Amino acid sequence: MTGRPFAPDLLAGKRILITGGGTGLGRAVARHLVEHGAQVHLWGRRPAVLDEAAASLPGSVHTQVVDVRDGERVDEAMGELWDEHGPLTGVLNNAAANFIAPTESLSPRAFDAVSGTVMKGSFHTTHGAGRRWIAARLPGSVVSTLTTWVWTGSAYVVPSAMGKAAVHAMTMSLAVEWARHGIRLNAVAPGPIPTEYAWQMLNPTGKSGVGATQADQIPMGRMGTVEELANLTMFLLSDACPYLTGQTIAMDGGQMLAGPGTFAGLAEMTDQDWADARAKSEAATAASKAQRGGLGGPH
Ligand SMILES: CCC/C=C/C(=O)SCCNC(=O)CCNC(=O)[C@H](O)C(C)(C)COP(=O)([O-])OP(=O)([O-])OC[C@H]1O[C@@H](n2cnc3c(N)ncnc32)[C@H](O)[C@@H]1OP(=O)([O-])[O-]
Ligand SMILES: NC(=O)C1=CN([C@@H]2O[C@H](COP(=O)(O)OP(=O)(O)OC[C@H]3O[C@@H](n4cnc5c(N)ncnc54)[C@H](OP(=O)(O)O)[C@@H]3O)[C@@H](O)[C@H]2O)C=CC1
Repeated sequence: MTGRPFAPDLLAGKRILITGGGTGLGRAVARHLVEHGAQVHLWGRRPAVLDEAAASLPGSVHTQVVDVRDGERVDEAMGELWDEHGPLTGVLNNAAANFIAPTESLSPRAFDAVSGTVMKGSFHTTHGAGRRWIAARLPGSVVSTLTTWVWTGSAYVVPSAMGKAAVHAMTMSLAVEWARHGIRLNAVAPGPIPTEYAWQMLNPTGKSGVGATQADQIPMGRMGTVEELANLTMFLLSDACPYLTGQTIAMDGGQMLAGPGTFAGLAEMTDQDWADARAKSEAATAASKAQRGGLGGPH
């Protein structure tokens, strides 16, 4: 459906780090980056998962075991990467933790596990690459994978919504601060794209299937696809539009805008339902006109 809109050399010469690149969306996007000419580096906490992901990808893919919450380890790993392979051209802040829970049940460690991975992890990684780009007078591009909760918030995933909102703020702030260094920051906010771990965390039981992980309330009537996310991410990491910075782009089939406070649910109405509705409202208008004594109507 989406096809392959970009030339196979779109990302030739690019060296891109994907945090959390061993599974799910990160791993799937990594394949597209490699297939479009990029050198890809994957970070995550599980060596076997990273090795398996790297082996499954075409081309040479480098992996490092890094907990992105650990700022010192992030900087050390970034230094190793640059010394052994050369400067990055882009970073994809994709690593995240999340689970559904009543907020009052969360311990301090539970809050840190989720918000720290998203907020601190994205900061440490962006900072590690950014300060090296500035020192070397090199341009760079940072893309963070967020959620539409940065605009709406979300019940039952509060540490995630808070962490993602912080990275949204980082994206806008550093886009301005680092523009003079040729460093761009953008973000994507996908709607649901089912992945194994995320669905275990966010839709683990028969009773947990609500809006955020369902297609039925999405105006386009379906989940997103990895190809769509990869195409948007590649566009942002490429040189296609260097003037674009500081933006978080929702890619959700209209899900966020079809909230229960809107008339989005009227998509269910049939032609007959619409005819009935029109007849009712026209009758109400006719009654109103009869009381106006000739006033009103178009001028
Ligand atoms: C629409 C889709 C949008 C998708 C968005 C996404 O981001 S999807 C991305 C989805 N991908 C991922 O999430 C991938 C990464 N996820 C992970 O690594 C784990 O799932 C993690 C998030 C639990 C962190 O693991 P870790 O090894 O770093 O830490 P740990 O095991 O030591 O736990 C820390 C604390 O959390 C507590 N706690 C745990 N579970 C629950 C719960 N259900 N309820 C309440 N609390 C819970 C646990 O008890 C402990 O607190 P305590 O008792 O010590 O005070
Ligand atoms: N799937 C979806 O529908 C949506 C996903 N997103 C976002 O997309 C991104 C990918 O999600 P998805 O692929 O579904 O989920 P996954 O759970 O598959 O991916 C999360 C990745 O992050 C890694 N990770 C977690 N904690 C750390 C850490 N402390 N340090 C380094 N790596 C870490 C995990 O590997 P390991 O545990 O080995 O470290 C894993 O590879 C996330 O940012 C998520 O919020 C946004 C909207 C919708």
